[in-house]
Amino acid sequence: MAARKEGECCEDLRRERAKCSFNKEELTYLMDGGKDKTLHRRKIEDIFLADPEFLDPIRPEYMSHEERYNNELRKACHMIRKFNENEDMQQLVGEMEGIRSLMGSGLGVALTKDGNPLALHFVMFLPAILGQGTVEQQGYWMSRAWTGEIIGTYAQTELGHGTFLRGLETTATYDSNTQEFIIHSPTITATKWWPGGLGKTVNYAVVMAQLYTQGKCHGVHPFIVQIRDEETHQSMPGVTVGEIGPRLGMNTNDNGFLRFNQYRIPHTNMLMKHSQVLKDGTYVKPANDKLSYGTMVFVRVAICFDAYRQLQRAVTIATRYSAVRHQSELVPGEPEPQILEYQTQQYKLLPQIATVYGIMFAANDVWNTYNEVTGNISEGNLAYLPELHALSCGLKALSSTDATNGVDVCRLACGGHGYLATSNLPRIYTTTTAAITYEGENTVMWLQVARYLIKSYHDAQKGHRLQQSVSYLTTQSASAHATADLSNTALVAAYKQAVSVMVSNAAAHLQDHISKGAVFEKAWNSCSVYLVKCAQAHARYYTCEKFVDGVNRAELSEGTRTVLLRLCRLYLIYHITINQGDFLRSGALTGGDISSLEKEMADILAALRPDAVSLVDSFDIHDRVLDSSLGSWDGNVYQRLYNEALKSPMNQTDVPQGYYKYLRPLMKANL
Ligand SMILES: CCCCCCCCCCCCCCCCCCCCCC(=O)SCCNC(=O)CCNC(=O)[C@H](O)C(C)(C)COP(=O)(O)OP(=O)(O)OC[C@H]1O[C@@H](n2cnc3c(N)ncnc32)[C@H](O)[C@@H]1OP(=O)(O)O
Ligand SMILES: Cc1cc2nc3c(=O)[nH]c(=O)nc-3n(C[C@H](O)[C@H](O)[C@H](O)COP(=O)(O)OP(=O)(O)OC[C@H]3O[C@@H](n4cnc5c(N)ncnc54)[C@H](O)[C@@H]3O)c2cc1C
Repeated sequence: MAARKEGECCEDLRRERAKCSFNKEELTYLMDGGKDKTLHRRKIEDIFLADPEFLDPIRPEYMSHEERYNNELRKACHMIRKFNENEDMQQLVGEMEGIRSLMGSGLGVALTKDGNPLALHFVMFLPAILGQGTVEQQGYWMSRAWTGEIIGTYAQTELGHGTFLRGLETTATYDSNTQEFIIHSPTITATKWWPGGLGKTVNYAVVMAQLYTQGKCHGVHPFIVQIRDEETHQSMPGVTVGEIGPRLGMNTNDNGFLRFNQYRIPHTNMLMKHSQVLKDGTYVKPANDKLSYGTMVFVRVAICFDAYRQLQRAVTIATRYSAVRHQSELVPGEPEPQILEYQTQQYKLLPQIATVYGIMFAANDVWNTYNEVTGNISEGNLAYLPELHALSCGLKALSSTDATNGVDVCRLACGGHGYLATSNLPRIYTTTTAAITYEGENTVMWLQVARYLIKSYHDAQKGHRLQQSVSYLTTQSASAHATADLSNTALVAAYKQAVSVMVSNAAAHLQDHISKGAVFEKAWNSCSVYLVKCAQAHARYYTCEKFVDGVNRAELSEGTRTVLLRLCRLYLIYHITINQGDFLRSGALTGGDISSLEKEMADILAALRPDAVSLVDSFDIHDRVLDSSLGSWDGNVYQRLYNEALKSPMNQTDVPQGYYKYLRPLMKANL
């Protein structure tokens, strides 16, 4: 692939690449999950990127809201057709997981830039049918949805409630006479609001509604609801649907609103894998009433993968640019250095590269846990569901926050040019930050993790055995760190000790409030800032542990392992130094330890500096996927910036219309 070939680049990047101390391909294979997968990915990228149908006539930023939507919809539909029509492609991509990674954050973002109108169909509608439908329902709906005969979304959030699902107001009332559910939006705040693709694209939705049968409410349940006519695409009688208007980013996702007026759907349209309404209206309870939240758990895990891939793109752009950009003087009289020579610039970028790996190893682990736990659930074992919920909430919150902050650091690291749309950093940012809000706002996610930590802590106090990810809460050790051991194992132990002490402090604070007469929920709210910190420290510990395990287990040559170990070490130390209060207060580390680690971090930055460009090269991101004037393989930054500016529609004429209409009358007013 042209964009990946050695040699075709500017002198700065050529010299950077010549310094590489490790085997880049090995890291690429590690990230893809094996050499075969890398080769498959590249082949698919070649096929898709060679197709002119995926080119934009002009930059989407110059299009109107509706033109942008139509442009992305055209490409999204072509993507699906190409996939369905091409048997080789299907073999290459594999089944469901394949199309998701194909259309997801890598190649998918290159093809549909500011939100894919069909994304929710693949990310949530199909998974909801699979996770919530009976075998018969899966058979019927999947066969129609998989080919794109019907297109759906996941309609849960309402104008009045996103976080608090028990507060949703849309009702689904069973009428045993006609064997139908009546879907209704009783108030303005019951209006479904936000679902991706809902505005103009989809004709079906999984609607989450309060189930009423035999006069009783049984809480939120999923229903397949037809929104638009399959022939005319007009909204169904009793359904009001539209688009919610421009957003910070992801503007071609056509997020929508939806209202129902006593709209009837057949009995068979309730997704009944976990709970059922019998034809006579009898309600059959699920094994656990949170099983209807299962689709969200799946997407929270998927978001972790998306988060690190977005960060990969941003840090590739910023690192290559930092090797090409020369500014100021390091030593008076000497030529202006590459900005990557500044230690502060290395401190901005190298931790982001490390973060990509930290999230990746942790996300792989949570994905394995997800598959194991959902396998257990289908065999009736729900014991590990709470742990999976806590892990997926914690890692979703950590990965989306780290990636968002990291992308912004990368933008800032590019100075003024990072603010340009053609750097692609603004779009990467607006896409990444959305994940802080969707699929469970992060503060709310942290509080779910904290709830699990406090519960586990109390279980430990009672002598119960804890699940693996929190087993460290059984070993209370507030004693000062005695040895000078600062190995990776010792640092992970220090993380555990810091969280352990924080959780026990939080439990004591809670108890204190309760002893003074507060009810538990009020006490919880009074401690919630600290509880969020506990949850964040726990998710960080978990990520550090998975990073260390991941590097130890990876099959790598010595040079490659050395560079990955440096990144791992940087990650461990970086987060200790920025949260040093937690380590000092818990006695997990001493001031002397932290001073040693700070010195070591400076050495690691210097040691990683020569490999910086090669490290981002090993992410193996095609130029079209990067879509950046600053980050291309060849480093031809200035010419690209200039060429892109020339493409502005405003530069197609010398004197703009606005001059004659507004400026000239002002400027000539006194003549
Ligand atoms: C062309 C093809 C293209 C294809 C592209 C393909 C790409 C593919 C690539 C992939 C890229 C991806 C991204 C890109 C796409 C963007 C998509 C954007 C999607 C955005 C979608 C959304 O945005 S969709 C709405 C999400 N909206 C929430 O996310 C609400 C949060 N709000 C709650 O989730 C609940 O409201 C909340 C707080 C838990 C409290 O729920 P609650 O009040 O009922 O419960 P309580 O707090 O009382 O808790 C009572 C007990 O339940 C326990 N528990 C609670 N939940 C549990 C659970 N799930 N499992 C087990 N246990 C659970 C808890 O731990 C307690 O346990 P205990 O009692 O033992 O302590
Ligand atoms: C780009 C995008 C795409 C989306 N796609 C979909 C979709 O496809 N389908 C869908 O159904 N929804 C979708 N959503 C909606 C999304 O899931 C919700 O916006 C999200 O769950 C947050 O809910 P909310 O907007 O009601 O925020 P709120 O809950 O009102 O949050 C506002 C503030 O209150 C705080 N807060 C709320 N509750 C608590 C609490 N218990 N404790 C402490 N603080 C609290 C939050 O931390 C936050 O700071 C999307 C949203 C976005 C931005």
